Amino acid sequence: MHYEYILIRYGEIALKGKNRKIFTQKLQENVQSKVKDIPSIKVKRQRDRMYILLNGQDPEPIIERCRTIFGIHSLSKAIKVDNEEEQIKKAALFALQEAQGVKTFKVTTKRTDKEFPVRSQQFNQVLGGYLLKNTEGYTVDVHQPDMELRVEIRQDGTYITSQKILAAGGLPVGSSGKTLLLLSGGIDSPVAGYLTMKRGVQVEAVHFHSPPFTSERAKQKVFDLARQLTKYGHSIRIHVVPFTKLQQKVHQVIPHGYSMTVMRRMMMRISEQIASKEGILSLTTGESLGQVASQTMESMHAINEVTNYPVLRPLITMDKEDIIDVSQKIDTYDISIRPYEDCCTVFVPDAPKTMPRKEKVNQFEQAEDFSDLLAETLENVEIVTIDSQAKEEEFDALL
Ligand SMILES: Nc1ncnc2c1ncn2[C@@H]1O[C@H](COP(=O)(O)OP(=O)(O)OP(=O)(O)O)[C@@H](O)[C@H]1O
Repeated sequence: MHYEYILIRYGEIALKGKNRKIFTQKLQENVQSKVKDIPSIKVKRQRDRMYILLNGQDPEPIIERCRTIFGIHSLSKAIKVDNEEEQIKKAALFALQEAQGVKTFKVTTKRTDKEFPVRSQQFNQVLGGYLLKNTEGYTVDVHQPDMELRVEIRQDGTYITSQKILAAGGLPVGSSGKTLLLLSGGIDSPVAGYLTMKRGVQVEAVHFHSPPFTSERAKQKVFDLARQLTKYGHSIRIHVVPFTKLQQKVHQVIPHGYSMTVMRRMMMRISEQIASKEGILSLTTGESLGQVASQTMESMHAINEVTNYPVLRPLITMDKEDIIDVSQKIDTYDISIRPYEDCCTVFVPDAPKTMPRKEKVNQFEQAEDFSDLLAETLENVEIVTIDSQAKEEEFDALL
């Protein structure tokens, strides 16, 4: 006997009422794309759950991959048999003995096929008794069992499932539209991307770099961060913006206390243009209140002035330690702390204004003409696609 299915349970999607179909369709696409290199397996969607038909494939590595798909609450290996007592007993015995580290168990039967002659509660006892009689070293624990053996007797057959393996939760990526993530090489913006994806938003990224002040390795770091994020969704397109000329001009003509604010406003203007061209309806940053100079209320007010797009700031109220915890959990932390310079750190003034006045920023900007440089910068944006299936060497080849 062997497991033929992986059962996928929906998380929050189950609550989404009339829109449920949109969410489950998206989830099915995302699961299919995650396993597309294993053509023999099939992904089947039902109203309240999804199955992966294994067709002889080992379930463990597939479960491991699917755990990072948003919209999945939990996964279990499953065996399907006819609604027939002997077959169910044999399958349950296999499931119990196959599970690792299990000493105590509990049987939970759910009978939706009312033609099956034994009631759920009664069947728990029948099956529990059978398992105890045919094994050694196991006991039943109805309160805190090592394993809850679920038996679902449905019209289309009986499913016996192994332990529940918790997955990423959230909503399927792509079910809540798209955002343009301002992705630096720091700790915060990848976490912002991850949290936005968790709410079902598909992410494209924009990265500003300033060669030769920032190196190819700094750019590689951003590609590596994006690749890490693809684990939770689709491939990610990165719009790489050559920012050197604009930054140099800002540095030359804007009083230093204000150059950081103006630089951020330039980033917003460029990001908005890219989003508009790509049909993306929002921007996302890794800002959180009170961390550094550009992240005060006054600063955000001044920076936000140049865009009408919603700017999502998923980290806005988070403490730095909590942000670091998430970045460690999603394996972006070690990449983020690689010591390569970012365009903002290269040109950062000694004492940026923590409370920039909007009127002053406008006055300084209006005294100069940035339009040609902005247009030139936009013309030279390069798009790099970080594919979720790509191998390490393929990334190196991108550089
Ligand atoms: N070079 C860059 N390219 C793209 N976005 C950037 C860049 N630098 C900064 N940003 C965006 O501006 C936000 C604020 O940047 P800042 O350097 O003030 O903060 P941070 O807390 O160090 O953020 P991070 O850790 O994400 O770099 C970043 O989270 C990111 O969204």
